[in-house]
Amino acid sequence: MTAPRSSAPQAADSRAVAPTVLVVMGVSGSGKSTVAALLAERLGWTFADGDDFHTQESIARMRDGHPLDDAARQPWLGRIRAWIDARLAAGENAVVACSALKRAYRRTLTGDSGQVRIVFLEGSRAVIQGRVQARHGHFMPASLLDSQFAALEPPGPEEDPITVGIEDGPDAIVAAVAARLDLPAGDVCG
Ligand SMILES: Nc1ncnc2c1ncn2[C@@H]1O[C@H](COP(=O)(O)OP(=O)(O)OP(=O)(O)O)[C@@H](O)[C@H]1O
Ligand SMILES: O=C(O)[C@H](O)[C@@H](O)[C@H](O)[C@H](O)CO
Repeated sequence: MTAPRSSAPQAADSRAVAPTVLVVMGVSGSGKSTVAALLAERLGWTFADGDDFHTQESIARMRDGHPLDDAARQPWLGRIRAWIDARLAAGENAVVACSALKRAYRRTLTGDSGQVRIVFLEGSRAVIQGRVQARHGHFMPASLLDSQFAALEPPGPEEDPITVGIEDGPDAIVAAVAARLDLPAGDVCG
């Protein structure tokens, strides 16, 4: 398990508003790491990739074509939740990429805090399969896509998700997400 990637500098914020953490969720290959990193950069918010919180054992298990189960994911989700809590305690806005496939997983990450919001990258099996197959050097095989879609419980309205399609490029997706955030004018750069 590697240390989460370094945090982006937080823009000095004279407005004393409660911090927000965005969880960018979706199946493997939906674009979580790409979109979350770009979104954090555009917003000047701290970023972490959920993949960096996996143990080497879990990564090896997925690399070998075996999906994780609830038991294997729980400690991983706990480490991401601890990271989220640390950001909120520090008053930092942040973005974290995490598949968060099931409602129960998202409850672990969001807790009772209204300060954690879900961003759902929604795409077809065909589009995502094409992206995973075109990707090189990543531990997650395309053979696990069936298990990802089988485990996926799309967020319901009660989770107040920001749901965006993935057919457009990363810049357009990031702009669509940013437009749904109630940000003060001028808080999105690039
Ligand atoms: N909007 C997009 N348009 C085209 N290609 C994209 C888009 N978003 C991501 N990609 C590409 O699709 C592949 C998967 O993206 P990415 O690794 O960010 O997905 P992910 O959901 O984080 O996957 P995993 O959960 O397996 O880490 C990458 O090769 C990435 O460059
Ligand atoms: O919930 C899961 O099954 C895992 O988190 C996977 O989604 C991987 O983390 C990711 O998709 C590959 O990088």
